[in-house]
Amino acid sequence: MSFSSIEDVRNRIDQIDSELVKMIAQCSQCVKAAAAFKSDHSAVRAPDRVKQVIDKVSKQATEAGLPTGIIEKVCRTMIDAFIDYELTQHDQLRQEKC
Ligand SMILES: C=C(O[C@@H]1C=C(C(=O)O)C=C[C@H]1O)C(=O)O
Repeated sequence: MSFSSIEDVRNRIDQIDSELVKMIAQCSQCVKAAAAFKSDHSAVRAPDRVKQVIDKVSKQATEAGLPTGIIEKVCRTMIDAFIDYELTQHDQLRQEKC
């Protein structure tokens, strides 16, 4: 990638951010759907699945030339936020069933 100014760089970052927002919104819809298939909070947290995801994206990051520390931080932050969201969704679904 080559840029001729900081504005150029920031414009590209803004475009990528906006793509990320759309993808994260799609992911949140999947997380919401996942809540319906889980029996309790421990199933929502799914630590084994979290480990699988982190391992997989770390491998992909290495292949893409991205330091694994960066992807691990980003992914863990995103998953933590999704778990909070999924717990809320899960509680809501349980309440609706009562
Ligand atoms: C969406 C799920 O639930 C949670 C969210 C995950 C994610 O954002 O990747 C992974 C595991 C769970 O903590 C799932 O179990 O797949």
